[in-house]
Amino acid sequence: MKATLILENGKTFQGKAFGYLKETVGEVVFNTGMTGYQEVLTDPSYTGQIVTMTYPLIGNYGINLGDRESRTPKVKGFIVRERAEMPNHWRCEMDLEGYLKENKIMAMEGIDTRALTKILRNNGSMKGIIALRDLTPAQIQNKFDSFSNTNAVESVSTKEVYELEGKGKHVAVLDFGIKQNILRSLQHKGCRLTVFPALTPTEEILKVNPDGILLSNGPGDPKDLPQVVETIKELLGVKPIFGICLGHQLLALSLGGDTEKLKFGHRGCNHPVKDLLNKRIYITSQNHGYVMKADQLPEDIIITHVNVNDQTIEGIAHRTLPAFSVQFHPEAAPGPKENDYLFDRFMKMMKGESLCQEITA
Ligand SMILES: NC(=O)CC[C@H](N)C(=O)O
Repeated sequence: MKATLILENGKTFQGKAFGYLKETVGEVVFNTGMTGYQEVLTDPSYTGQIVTMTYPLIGNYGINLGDRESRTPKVKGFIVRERAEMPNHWRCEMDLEGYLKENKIMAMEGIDTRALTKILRNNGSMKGIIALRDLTPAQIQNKFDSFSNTNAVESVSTKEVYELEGKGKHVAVLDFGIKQNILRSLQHKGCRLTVFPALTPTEEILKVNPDGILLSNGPGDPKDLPQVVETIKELLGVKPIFGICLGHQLLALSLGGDTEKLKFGHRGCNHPVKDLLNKRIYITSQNHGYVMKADQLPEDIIITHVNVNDQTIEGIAHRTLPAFSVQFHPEAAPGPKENDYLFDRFMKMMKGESLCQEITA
């Protein structure tokens, strides 16, 4: 069946529909990973977004449910140059098309994804519709106008508090749409976890007397969560805090910093970042459209990481309080595992060691 991608700037692409055949609207963004499409599809931070992969052949190792980052795919739509019809991998349980169909995700193949990515790079991320029939200009405008992603975090955060076993430090996790591998990474360090819904008040979190707080990744604009910013302000200095991606942006706002939207974001598992504390470059996994503003840096904040491609802020730490965060994904999934050392930093912080020595060294 024919499908048309209609972009907000009026450009259209004709291709073939696959997956679940139902018109969809979302923010169109591109991901530069050559692999990792299962993790991308199920990362809750993509809620509300239609993702196009820049790598041209997608689906060649199929789907294995063990690699999901949440129970179901969260993307609003998926666009590929070429879909592999005969996947082959020893862990493969089903093909991409079957998986998308089962989970009601509309997808499209056969378009020039390089041309699409160039449009997004030059004009910035924009809304798009994957349509299965002709739409009038008024219908198109109406669909764009009625699309909103402001309640994304609430839709993907856990509804109930739950615990995960561990013999070591007890971490209170604020779930804004957490990727499973953040939980697994903390459990590998021996942590016991209590996972809270995004809007849990401070007293409830402190009631379990955690050794530290993890602020998770999640979808949307950090400024849509002023309540959470207030909660983090109350937790600052009371417990060690580690923020990842949306968690980093929320920590930045709590510390008096500001955030802004990037033109086309950073998405992929091949983004170079420099750690300014140990002077090393790491290849990181990223998925974000917003970033902390460099020109309004609060005095007591130090920049710990920068993006090597565009020099944007990728990590911060408080000079005296036990709180730090990174804009990228140290848990990878998908991507290189070399950033696991940041979980070790958090472990050290929970043992009472200060990052300050590393900062002033
Ligand atoms: N992965 C994330 O946590 C994304 C954070 C935020 N939604 C952004 O796009 O910048």
